[in-house]
Amino acid sequence: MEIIRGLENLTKAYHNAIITLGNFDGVHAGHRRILERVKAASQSAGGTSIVITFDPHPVKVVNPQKGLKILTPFDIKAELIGKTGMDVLLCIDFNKEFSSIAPDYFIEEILVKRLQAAHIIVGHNYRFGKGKKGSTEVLRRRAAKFGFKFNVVRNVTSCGNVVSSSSIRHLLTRGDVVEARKLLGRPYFIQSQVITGTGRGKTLLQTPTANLSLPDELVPKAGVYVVRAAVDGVLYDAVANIGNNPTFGGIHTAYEVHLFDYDKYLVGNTIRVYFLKRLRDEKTFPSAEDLKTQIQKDISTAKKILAETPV
Ligand SMILES: Cc1cc2nc3c(=O)[nH]c(=O)nc-3n(C[C@H](O)[C@H](O)[C@H](O)COP(=O)(O)O)c2cc1C
Ligand SMILES: Nc1ncnc2c1ncn2[C@@H]1O[C@H](COP(=O)(O)OP(=O)(O)O)[C@@H](O)[C@H]1O
Repeated sequence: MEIIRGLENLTKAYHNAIITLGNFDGVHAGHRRILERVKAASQSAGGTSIVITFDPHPVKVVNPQKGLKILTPFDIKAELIGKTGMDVLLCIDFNKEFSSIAPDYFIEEILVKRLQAAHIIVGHNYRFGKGKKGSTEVLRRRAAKFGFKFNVVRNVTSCGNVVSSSSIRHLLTRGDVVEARKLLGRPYFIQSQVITGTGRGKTLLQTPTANLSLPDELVPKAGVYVVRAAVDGVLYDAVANIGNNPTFGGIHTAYEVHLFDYDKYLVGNTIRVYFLKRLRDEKTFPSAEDLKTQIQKDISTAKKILAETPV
């Protein structure tokens, strides 16, 4: 997949451009249905499949006080979109100036003139442009005027609810990683660098933990989780704890992972942590010994769950 960052780097039009556009945060099951339609259309028309997305997430620019945490920072979003077989990913730098562009101007200047759109496919209820005035109705009318094909893909639902990035954010905030996995069509993961911790894990608890630096993406609700962790492309069964280690009077949130059957130095490595099931809240134990016993129980519960959980 060719990745173009910034409209100024879009220097050519593509043959028979089949385009979709959106934030695609999480690249969830609903997004993937749209991407599959774009791919199918480009294959049958011998065209180029193009995804247009925005970075940073528009809400962060237009409504920064909301403190939105996203599911997929750009590099991860690009990786997941790439896996769906798209030809081109165009990422538009989203800023105040871009946010004030009227939908009609965007359609005519970018989609029609610069990209020479042959076919545009978006999801149900898609809205874009200044004041979110751009809609599927607007696109349909402009399709007739400018002569491009236009299709709307119906929503993917899960148990009757529309799959959306915000519903997944809600589930993760509640710690419901099992339901989030259904909506995403993949386990939710975070990724960041291993930093040094207090050194207590290995010595006092006999459970070394790789401490992660604060990830850019949304971190599920604090607690103990069954996870898998990828290091250098190898996947390990593991447990994670998100919390401030109250047993030791901690005040800062730590993001820690203990990998099973692993004993190498991890500081400086990038780890990707896939959340599979939440086991419990973090608790204050009367002693380190009590916490150590509980962690051993967590590990044996996790092993049973992992044995039944597909990769
Ligand atoms: C599976 C697991 C469960 C944990 N549960 C708790 C807990 O309930 N309460 C708590 O205070 N700390 C808990 N911890 C965190 C430990 O306090 C922490 O790993 C320890 O302080 C080591 O920190 P370090 O990596 O900075 O050395 C847990 C850690 C793991 C791996
Ligand atoms: N199985 C493992 N899971 C996680 N980290 C491990 C493991 N084996 C070794 N390590 C290493 O041990 C370190 C964790 O030990 P710990 O005493 O908890 O120290 P720290 O507080 O510095 O993270 C990690 O940073 C990592 O480099």
